[in-house]
Amino acid sequence: MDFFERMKSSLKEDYPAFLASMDRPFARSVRLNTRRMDRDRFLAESGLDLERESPFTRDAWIVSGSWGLHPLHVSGAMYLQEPSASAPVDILDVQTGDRVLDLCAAPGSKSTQILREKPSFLVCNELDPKRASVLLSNLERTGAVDFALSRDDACRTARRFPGMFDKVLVDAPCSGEGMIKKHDLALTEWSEANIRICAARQADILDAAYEALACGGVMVYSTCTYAREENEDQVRAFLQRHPDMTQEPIHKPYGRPDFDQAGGLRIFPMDGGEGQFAARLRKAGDPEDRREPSREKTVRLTALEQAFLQDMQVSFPYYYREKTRLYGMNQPFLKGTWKRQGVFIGETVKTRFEPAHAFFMAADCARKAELDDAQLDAFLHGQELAYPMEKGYVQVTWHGQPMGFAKSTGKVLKNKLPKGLRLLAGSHVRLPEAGSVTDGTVTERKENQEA
Ligand SMILES: C[S@@+](CC[C@H](N)C(=O)[O-])C[C@H]1O[C@@H](n2cnc3c(N)ncnc32)[C@H](O)[C@@H]1O
Repeated sequence: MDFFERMKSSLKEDYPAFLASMDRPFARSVRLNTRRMDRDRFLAESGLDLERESPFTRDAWIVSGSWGLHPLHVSGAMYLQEPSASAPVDILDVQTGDRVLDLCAAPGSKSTQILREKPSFLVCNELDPKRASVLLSNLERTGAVDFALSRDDACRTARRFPGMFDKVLVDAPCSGEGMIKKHDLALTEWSEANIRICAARQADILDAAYEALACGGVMVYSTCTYAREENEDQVRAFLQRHPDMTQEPIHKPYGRPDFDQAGGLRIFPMDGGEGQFAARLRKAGDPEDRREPSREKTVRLTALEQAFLQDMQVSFPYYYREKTRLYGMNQPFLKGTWKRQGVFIGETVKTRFEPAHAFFMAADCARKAELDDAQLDAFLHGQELAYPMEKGYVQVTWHGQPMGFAKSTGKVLKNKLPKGLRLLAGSHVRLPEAGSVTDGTVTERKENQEA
């Protein structure tokens, strides 16, 4: 059977509506990072044409057009996301203080959504090196502090932490049928053989995720594909392999719960998203039996590091040093090898301490340079700014939102925005009062990828 025949047999009377949805543009939403900005202020100041509230998670709105160069996106106060892609984290229902594992995490739409819910700690993982770098960039942009990022196979990462996580998200690599529009490349690459390959890989990842889940913990398995082999059939086979796991009903004001009486929730394009499947699974046992990972002892700061942090009036309860690089977190650092753990504060180079962009995106520094719209545009293009103020490193802000950092000479701000994050000549941030949406102008920024 081809893709359309399979959809027809699965959707029956809903098939014409599905077919009609394939001619419509992709649905989009913006999700507010409520750790950066509160809802009332966002609604008053964003200047965005928000069509309506998203049904799939709190503090998110359906939008049209591309919003990647809005300053609130650049500052990490909001995140662009396919609307129904926010449902799996909503269903995971992360509570303040939970320890969470996100096993297939790039580019980070769900990791950043998880961090919004104030878990005690997030371990996220991604196999693909380029995608892991995009994920890190998105985490830094949104000011993530208490996280560890591993660039590895999901199975290996999960098996490093047996029985340690309250919540596990497996947003699995899948055949991606939800991304198919009628005439695009994804359709030409579609095959039943690929569905079978994806299903086998997902089963391996699920079995490893099971090991990382604490007793009494909850796992959400999600895909953005329609194939039953990767969704309901996958969950059924998993439950047979793991009799101490039960599937929990999903009661949400969106999607199709208990699709085909199989327990999981489906969201089709006719339901307001591009396509999601999610199943909520709980492990039997007492949460008190959650196991603890091995942690590093905090390191003592050098005089140079201490002087910098005092100057910024920022401190972290825990520090970790890797050669000359200093990191900070609110939690003791996990042992092991990571692509990144905690906030990269900066690096000692000979007799100087050179601070990092990530630090200024995560911390609330004592010395700030607040920019107006024109100054922000110049800053994001890597320009120096005439700006008389006290000498030293400064956090650069716009409407109070962190945008990066600079070094003040007393008269001029020397631009310290990393080159990879600068805008190309000819592209500009879309300031709210400018009216309509951007056209998705090409920039050098690497982290602007939706999921
Ligand atoms: C559906 S995407 C994840 C989207 C992400 N959760 C988000 O919301 O932004 C699946 C991801 O799994 C990654 N992946 C594929 N095989 C993997 C493996 N064996 N281990 C870990 N990640 C893998 C892919 O590179 C891809 O980035």
